[in-house]
Amino acid sequence: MTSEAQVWAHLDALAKPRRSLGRLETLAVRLATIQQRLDPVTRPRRIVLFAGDHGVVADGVSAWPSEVTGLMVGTILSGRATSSVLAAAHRCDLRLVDVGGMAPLPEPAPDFFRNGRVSSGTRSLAHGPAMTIAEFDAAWAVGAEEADHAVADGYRLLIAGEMGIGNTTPAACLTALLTGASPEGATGPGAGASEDVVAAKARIVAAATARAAAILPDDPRAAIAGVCGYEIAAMAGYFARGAELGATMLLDGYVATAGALIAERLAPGSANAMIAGHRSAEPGHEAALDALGLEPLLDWGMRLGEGTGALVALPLVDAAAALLTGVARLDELGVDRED
Ligand SMILES: O=C(O)c1ccc[n+]([C@@H]2O[C@H](COP(=O)([O-])O)[C@@H](O)[C@H]2O)c1
Ligand SMILES: Cc1cc2nc[nH]c2cc1C
Repeated sequence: MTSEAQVWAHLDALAKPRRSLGRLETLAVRLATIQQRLDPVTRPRRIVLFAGDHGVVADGVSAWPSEVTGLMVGTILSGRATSSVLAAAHRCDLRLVDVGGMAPLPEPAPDFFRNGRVSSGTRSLAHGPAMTIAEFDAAWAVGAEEADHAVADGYRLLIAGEMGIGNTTPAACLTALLTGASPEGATGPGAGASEDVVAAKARIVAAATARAAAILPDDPRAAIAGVCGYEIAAMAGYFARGAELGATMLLDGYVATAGALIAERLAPGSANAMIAGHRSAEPGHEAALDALGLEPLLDWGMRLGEGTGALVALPLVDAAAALLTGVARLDELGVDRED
C-alpha cells in the first residue's frame, strides 16, 4: 500500500526545498498513488482513438458535415493529423478504432487500425434514443477489449481520444445528465459552430437530456445509451476496464471526459485511476471535471479533441515520474533539512 502520506514523505526527503516543485509534486503524488509505487512508470504508453458518427448532425448541431469524420480518420492513419504528430513527438503508440463511422474505411488498413464497427453512425438523439442498450454494450466492450490488449501488451499509461463530427452534442447531454449542469451551460460551439447553431443545439440538448433524466434512476444504461455516441461508449468501457486493471488513465477534453463520467457512473471508483490532462475551452468541461474531482494539468484554451490535450500534458506526467525515481535524497548530500 502506497499512501499519499508516504509519497509526500518521499518527496520531502529529496534534495530540494520542501514543496518547491509546486503542482509537479501534487501530480507525482497522484501518479504514485494510482500506480501504488514510489517509482511510477509512464512508458510504454498508448493512445487509442475511437471514431464514430452521429445522426444528430442532420439536425444542424455542427459547423461540419459527417464526412469529415472519415476524412480525419484517413488523415490520422496517414500520420499527419495533430494527434498522430503529437503522439509521435511524445513516443506514444497510437491505435485507431472505428466504432461506428458513417462510411467504412477502404481496406487494406494498417495494423494499428481496428474495425470495431457497431453500426453506421447513431440515430439522431433529437428524435429518440441514439442507440439501444445492446449497441451501447457492444461499443463499451470494444473499448474494454482495447484496455485489455493494452495492459496485456505491457502498457500502464493509457490515453483515449476521439474523432466524431457532432460528438459535443452527446457530450453535452451526458454532462448535463450525469453532473446536474444545466443543458445551456453544457452546450458550446464544439468544432466552431455559430451562435445560431449553438442556440439550436442547446434546445436539442435540453430536450434529449430531459428525456434521459426521466429514466436515469430506474434504468441508467438506457438513459445513457439514449444520448450517447459509439466512440463515447467505447471510451467509457476503456476507462472502466483500464481502472480495473490498475492502469493510469490520462484524460483529454470534453468528449473524452463524457466517457469518463459514464465509466464512473457505471463502474464507481474508475475516476481514482484518472489524471485530467487539460481543461477544454468547451464551457461544460469544468462541471464534468469537478464532478469527477479532477483538477486539469493545463488550461490552454485547446478544443480539438483527438486526444491532443492529453498528449500535450504527457511531458508533465513524465516529469513527475522522473522526479520520483531520479532525484537524490538530501541526506545523501550530508545536509540537514532547514525548511
Ligand atoms: O473534446 C473536446 O474538448 C472537444 C471540443 C470541441 C471539439 N471537439 C472535436 O470536434 C468534433 C466535435 O465537434 P462538433 O462541433 O462537431 O460537435 C469532434 O471530432 C471532437 O473531437 C472536441
Ligand atoms: C478538421 C477537424 C479535425 C478534428 N479533429 C477532431 N475533431 C475535428 C474536427 C474537425 C472539423
